[in-house]
Parts: sequence; structure tokens; C-alpha cells
Amino acid sequence: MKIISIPVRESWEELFRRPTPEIEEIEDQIKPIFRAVMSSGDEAVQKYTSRFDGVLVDSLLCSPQEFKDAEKALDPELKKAIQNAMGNIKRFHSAQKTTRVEVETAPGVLCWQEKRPIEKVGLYIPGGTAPLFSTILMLAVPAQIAGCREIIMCTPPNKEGKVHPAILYAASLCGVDRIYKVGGVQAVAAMTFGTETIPRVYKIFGPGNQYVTVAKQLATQYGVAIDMPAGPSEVMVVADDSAKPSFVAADLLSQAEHGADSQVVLVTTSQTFLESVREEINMQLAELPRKDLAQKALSNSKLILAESISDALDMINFYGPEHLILSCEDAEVLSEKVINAGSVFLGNFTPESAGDYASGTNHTLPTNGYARQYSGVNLDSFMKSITFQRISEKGIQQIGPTVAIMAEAEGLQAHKNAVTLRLQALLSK
Ligand SMILES: NC(=O)c1ccc[n+]([C@@H]2O[C@H](COP(=O)([O-])OP(=O)(O)OC[C@H]3O[C@@H](n4cnc5c(N)ncnc54)[C@H](O)[C@@H]3O)[C@@H](O)[C@H]2O)c1
Ligand SMILES: N[C@H](CO)Cc1c[nH]c[nH+]1
Ligand SMILES: [Zn+2]
Repeated sequence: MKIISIPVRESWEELFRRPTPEIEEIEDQIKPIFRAVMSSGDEAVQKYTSRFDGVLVDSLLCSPQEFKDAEKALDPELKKAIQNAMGNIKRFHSAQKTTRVEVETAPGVLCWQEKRPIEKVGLYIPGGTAPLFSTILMLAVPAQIAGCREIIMCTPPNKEGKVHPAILYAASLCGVDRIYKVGGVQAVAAMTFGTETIPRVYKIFGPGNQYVTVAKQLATQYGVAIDMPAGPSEVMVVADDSAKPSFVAADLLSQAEHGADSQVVLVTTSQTFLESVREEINMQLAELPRKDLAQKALSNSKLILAESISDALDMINFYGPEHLILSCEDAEVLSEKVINAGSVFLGNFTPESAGDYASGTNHTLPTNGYARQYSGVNLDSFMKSITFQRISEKGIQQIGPTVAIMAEAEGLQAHKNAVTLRLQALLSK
């Protein structure tokens, strides 16, 4: 991990560059997959599954028997943990329901807004390097609360052409029974165009590696909406001497172990603390089963000594981390000034892992600086707002002249007529 001491602002652009390749580079690799799935459907899906996942599956759709087997195979303790996590996620996302907004903007002019679920949604569950069954809870729970009518799921098959039992169990717990054994770009393309087996959806959700993330962005060119670019995981920790080096090192490693293209950053105002975290990282890293992946991620990562906490805050808002941990005095005060971050964790006993699994917040979050303009997944991600209005006779007399004058000024006579004809009708009553 590189140590950077008091970096000057002119160097921040370079300092906080993510390790992801240029989007055009990946697009060139994935466009042929999109074209093939668009024209050859399931056949292309199978071909790319064989190429990238090294397996041919008998049936793309998981069978009821596979769900039953998973239910039997899964450790009861894990089942209980999944249920507990689901309860908290349900509680937090149910509380996000908003009531209808209704305003009489002028006498007789009533406007209101109501939400409706997106009817068909596709959930992507990553499975390349680990079967992320926790992501099912993060996506299927709010989709169910929102009332989405058709919820399908895609996830890469393992080397035996199977889906991990915890994925099947979590899905059935959330009421999702259509899981397709397909991952990566081919899964995103299949949900974009539809194939003989996999239905086309209106919006695709879920995190994934850089191929999945760019594929989702490409899907938007074909009329499909996406939640946001949720690519390789990141965490920024801002800590002072009140933090515990071993906790901070574990938090940094927790996101580094996701994959070689993850990025983790520590910003601290204390040189001694920085050194202690570095030592802890080396100690804890040696014990990790995924140390190779974590080590690669650490080579993209930084330990930064900041001149002041105010500089650290500027770094947060410049970088826009997916996850931000504030392990410092006055974390609450600092958090109020955070503008760009996906999800914020305050205090020494709030590990980011808690949000990944079970505290209740959503772990599907914007990466690569997209926290500047996107929110993480929440209940609203599965809904659309529709506005309504009813204008009374009194109301049209109130706003009619305003509309007529503006329409005339835009040179749109028919717009003006739609109002003036009604005003005349009222006058001749
Ligand atoms: N931002 C978030 O909210 C969030 C949440 C969870 C996980 N993540 C991230 O999700 C990612 C999961 O990645 P993963 O790889 O384990 O699983 P994945 O399911 O995203 O990707 C695996 C698929 O990638 C495809 N693939 C592999 N090499 C390819 C190539 N050269 N060309 C085209 N396609 C290729 C394969 O089809 C494979 O099925 C990690 O980077 C993790 O950090 C992000
Ligand atoms: N940290 C990931 C989001 O970037 C989510 C996750 C799933 N499992 C463990 N972690
Ligand atoms: Zn994680």
C-alpha cells in the first residue's frame, strides 16, 4: 500500500484515480456479446457461459427440485442468520414508503403525485469469485415491498453448473422463484433483449465486476433502466487517534478481499496511527483465505496522511467513496458535511460489514465516484412517480391566461387554443 504524506490538491486527481480500465476498452469487449444475445438468444447465452464460466448448464432456469435440495442442504444457523438480516432490511426499507403528495397550487388547480412499482425487474446476483447471496436480500426485499409484479434473478453458475444453496434459499425466502443460471455480460444482455427462456425486464439492478457494470451501462442504450453503476467495492476510512488500528485494518481488508480491482483508502491526521494500521494490515492479511485478491487490491490502495480533518473532509467529497467509515472524534459533526458518499458508518463499533449483511441499510451502492450523482439502492429505486392533476372551472380561469401567454410566446398556437376554447366556453355559459 502506498503511503502518501500531505498530498497537495493539484495531485488529488491522480491520487484518487480508480484502478478500473477505460469504459471504452470494456465496451469493445462486450458489444459483440450483446449483439450475439440479441440475435441468437439462449444459444449465445450458453456459448458465453461456457467461455467465461467454463460450464454448460442443462437448463438455464433453476428447477423447484434445486430449491428443495438447497433448503435441505443449508446449515440451520446460516438460515437463521439470513432470516435475521432479512428482518432488519425489511424494517429499514418498509420505513422508506412515502405518502402521496397533494397540493392545490392555485385555487381550483389540484396536483398530486403517486408512486407505482416498476412492473418487471431483473436482479443480478454476483457469483464470479463468491456467491453473494446477501445481495438477494438487498434487492428482492425492496422489490417485494414496492410491489414489483415480475421479479427475476440471474447469477453465474459454479463449475458444476449449479447455483449455491444459500442463493436459492435467500431467493425463496424473499419470494423469488425464477433464477437463471447465467452471469456476466450475457446475463445483462439477456435481461435487456429477452431470450427464448429469459424475459426482458424494464430495469436491471445489482452489483458486479467491471464487465457487469459496463454491460448495465450499455443496456441503457437499448431502453432498459439500471439502478446505478455498482462496480468493484471501495471503502474510505477517516480515522484519528481515537480509532483502533486493528479495527481500521480489518475494515480496509474487508473491502480489499472482494476482488483485485477493489480500492481501499485510509485518511488520517496521525502519522503514528497510519504506521500502526499498516502493521496491522500486514498481520491480518497473512491469515486471509482470499489474501491474493486482497493483496492485489491493496496495490491500488493508499494510506494518506492529511494535514487537518478539514482537508480529510475535502478528500471525502472529492473522492465520493462507495463506503465511508468515520472513526474519529466528532464523527457526527463531520458526517453532516459529507456530500459525496454511498453509505456512511460512524464510530468505532460500526464496521462496514454490518451494512454489507445485516444492519438494514442497502449494500448495493454507487462506486467509481458515481456517489456524486447516484444514490444507493432503496425503495424508490423500484418505483416510479406519476403526477396527476384536476383543474376545476375556477382553476382554468385562474391559470388559463398564464398558459395562453406562455404558449403564444413559444409560438405554439394549438397549446394556447386548448386553454382559450375552454375559457370562451365558460364565458358563454
Ligand atoms: N458496488 C456494490 O454495491 C457491490 C456489491 C457487491 C459486490 N460488488 C462487487 O461485485 C463484484 C463481483 O465480481 P465477481 O467477478 O465476483 O462476480 P460477477 O458475477 O460480477 O462476475 C462474474 C462474471 O463475469 C464474467 N466475466 C469474467 N471475465 C470476463 C471477461 N474477460 N469478459 C467478459 N465477461 C467476463 C463471467 O461471465 C462471470 O460469470 C466485485 O468486484 C465486488 O467488489 C459491488
Ligand atoms: N461490500 C459489498 C458492497 O460493495 C457488499 C457485500 C456483499 N457481501 C459482502 N459484501
Ligand atoms: Zn463487502
